[in-house]
Amino acid sequence: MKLILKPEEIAITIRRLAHQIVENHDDFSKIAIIGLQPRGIFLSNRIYTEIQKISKGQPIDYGKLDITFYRDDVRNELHAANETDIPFSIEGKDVILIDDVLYTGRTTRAAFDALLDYGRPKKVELCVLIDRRFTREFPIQADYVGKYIDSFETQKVLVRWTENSDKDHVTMTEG
Ligand SMILES: O=P(O)(O)OC[C@H]1O[C@H](OP(=O)(O)OP(=O)(O)O)[C@H](O)[C@@H]1O
Ligand SMILES: O=c1cc[nH]c(=O)[nH]1
Repeated sequence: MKLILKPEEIAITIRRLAHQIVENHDDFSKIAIIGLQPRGIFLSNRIYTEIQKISKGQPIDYGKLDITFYRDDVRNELHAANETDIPFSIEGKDVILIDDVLYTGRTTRAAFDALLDYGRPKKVELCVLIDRRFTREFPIQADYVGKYIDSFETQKVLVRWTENSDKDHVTMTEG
């Protein structure tokens, strides 16, 4: 098992991602942060908290999106659904989707479908902690990336958080 990011690095990376998002979006009333269920939520909670610190109390729309029924393999496999919680309009907003890992791009593709049920955003961006390069199966790229990783298909990136593990860390395993 190889350590990719340790707790201090994850904390610094999350602060950087939050600042990069704010750099591109200075009007907080026009953005919506949306974490992808289930694993993107740990990251989106933290990025949202960091952006709140920068916005100094200005309200920012923050929601959670479940893509289960929009997956392209939903008919072939059983999947447990999670909650979608978007208690605001995304119409005309700049939506920033947040997930922990970008691999084939299929989850992000499903997220576009799921999101559009809630309205027509002005723009959709993607923020991920880990971008596994050269593994894409759809033409999808992230706008904000914590760390790029070159990997083989046989390897797996594991992102763990204090909420579901003993500490925040990212590792890569063989097979
Ligand atoms: O770009 P993709 O290939 O869609 O992979 C990225 C997704 O994989 C992980 O979820 P999960 O382990 O639930 O994904 P999977 O069951 O779709 O492999 C991760 O939390 C991302 O949401
Ligand atoms: O390596 C991977 C690929 C997809 N999703 C993950 O969480 N890790």
